[in-house]
Order: sequence, then structure tokens, then C-alpha cells
Amino acid sequence: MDYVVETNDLTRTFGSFTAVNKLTIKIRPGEIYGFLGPNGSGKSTTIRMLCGILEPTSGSGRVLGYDLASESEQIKSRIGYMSQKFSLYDDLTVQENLSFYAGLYSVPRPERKTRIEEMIEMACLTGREKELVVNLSLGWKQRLALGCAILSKPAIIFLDEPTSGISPTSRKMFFNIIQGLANAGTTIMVTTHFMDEAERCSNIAFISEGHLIANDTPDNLRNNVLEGVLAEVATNNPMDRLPVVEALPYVKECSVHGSLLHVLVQSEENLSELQQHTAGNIKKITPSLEDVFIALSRQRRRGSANE
Ligand SMILES: Nc1ncnc2c1ncn2[C@@H]1O[C@H](COP(=O)(O)OP(=O)(O)OP(=O)(O)O)[C@@H](O)[C@H]1O
Repeated sequence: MDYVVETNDLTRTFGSFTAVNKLTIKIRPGEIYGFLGPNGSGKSTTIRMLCGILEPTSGSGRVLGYDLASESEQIKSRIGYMSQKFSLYDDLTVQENLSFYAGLYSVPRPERKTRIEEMIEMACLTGREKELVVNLSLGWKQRLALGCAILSKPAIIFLDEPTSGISPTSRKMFFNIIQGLANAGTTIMVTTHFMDEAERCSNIAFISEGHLIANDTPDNLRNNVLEGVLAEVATNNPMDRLPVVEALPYVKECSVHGSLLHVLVQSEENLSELQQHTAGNIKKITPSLEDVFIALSRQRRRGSANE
């Protein structure tokens, strides 16, 4: 199978509102496919369609070769899914939660004990098997929820913001586990708001208002998307400076990053003029993924305002 996920113009509307608009994506086996976008841009809706739990309004798609519209049951039984509101039983222990999900996902009885042990080890929960889930921190719970979601060794896992609300250390640990799973051949589609996690994806799709507006490797997105020269400007009052800089004719984009402005100008020649206007220290920089996504979201908003 060339692609584990393949969609063509996948669309979902709620009444007159289009949450996902003609989404066409392809995901190869073993990829960590990052799915990024602002709040409400359609990420969860897409994932729910790909998991076979929400019917597409139009367009088509296949997951593991099964059709989203007519073979959703086959999809549901073959994938792993961890939603934002993952469900663990607080009044059961770590081990009991895993046993429960092993039954739910029909893990063959002779394999259950070994599989549960593997999940405990993978989730770094060794020594906590008998602990009630209610007593675990969110980071531990999230790793346990991942363990529950992959007990049946699914070929693809859908993770919807698995690391929101947990500490940076736990986030890193969680992503190391994901990386390990991908190295072993599991395909992963993951939504995240964190740029350090996006950097660790093999491919990033970025959606805004239901539209796919970028889809490439992190390197290509950083190097090939923004047209112009990006400069970092140190200034004491970035919020006051912002409207002034934005109004300059050669400035294409301007955004605040702490005490700095990131300014996209048309060409290298504009930098000295910018220096005079901002009375700040100017440094040419390579765009970060955040710079790229801010610019793409704004371009999309400007485009839809003109439609
Ligand atoms: N069942 C529903 N009925 C009506 N509108 C819905 C429904 N589900 C989602 N939406 C709307 O569709 C849009 C996309 O929602 P979705 O949850 O897919 O976004 P998201 O990108 O996952 O956002 P977040 O990062 O906040 O989770 C939102 O405007 C949301 O309010």
C-alpha cells in the first residue's frame, strides 16, 4: 500500500458552515504526519472523519485501503485513536485500565498479558501498575491513554492534541514514544499547537478555516514558503511599532514575538530603510515554522475577506 491515508476533496459541513473544505491529503506508511492549524480550523473534524466516526458530507477517502463512507466499521476496528477527551477510568488502576481496553479491542487472550506489559514499559509506567488513575498526573495519564489506544497494534494512530496541558518534560517523553512507534513502522497523524513537536514530524499539513494551505516537510516549509527576506527587529515597544512597520510599503508581514518584531520585507535592499524606521537592531533570520504559519494564516484571512 503506497498510502495509509488518502483523501480527495474531503468535506464536512455542519448546517451552512463548512468545517473541512475539499481536503486532499496523502500519508505514507511510517510517517509522523503533523496536522496543524488555529483553533476551530477543522483538525478534529478531519480526524473524526478519518477514524470513521463522522460521516463526510462530500468527497472521498481511504484509510488502510478502506473507504470512509462505506467501510467505516473496518476502519474503526483497525486504527488507534486518542481524542482530546481521552477516556480512562479514574477508579481503576493502570493495569485494570489496560486490561479493560485489551478486552474492548479484542486483543487475543493469550497475548494480553505480554501486550499489557509492553504498554506499561512503553508508557514508562513500570512500578505504577497498581496505582489508581485518579492519582496520576496528566502526563502519566496521557501516556497510559496512548498505551490503551495502541494495545491492538494498529497500523495507524490518530492523536488529537495528545500533549496539551502537560509539562514540557512529559511532552518530550510523549513525542519520544511516538517517534519510537514510527521508527517501528506505525503511521501517526498528530495534531499539535507546539512548534517543537511540529519540527519532529516528517510532514506537516497546515489548515486554516477548513482549507489545506500548506503540506510539506518542515525544512521545505521553512525554506520555500515565504517570499522575501525576514528580519528580526529588537525594539522596546513592539506593540506600538507594529502598526507603523506594517504600514511601510515594502513590508509584507509583521508580527510580535516577545520583545521582537519579525518583519518580512520584499528584498534585502529594504533592510536599511527598515532600520531607520524602527530605530532598532536588525538581523536577517531564517523563518521558523511559526513565522510561516502566521504568514499563511494571514494570507488566507486576507484572501477570504476579498472573496
Ligand atoms: N458537531 C458540530 N456541530 C457544529 N459545528 C461543529 C461541530 N463540530 C465542530 N464544529 C465546528 O467546526 C469547526 C471546526 O472544529 P474542529 O473541532 O474540527 O476544529 P479544530 O481545528 O480541531 O480546533 P481545536 O484546535 O480548537 O480543537 C469549529 O468552528 C467548530 O465549532
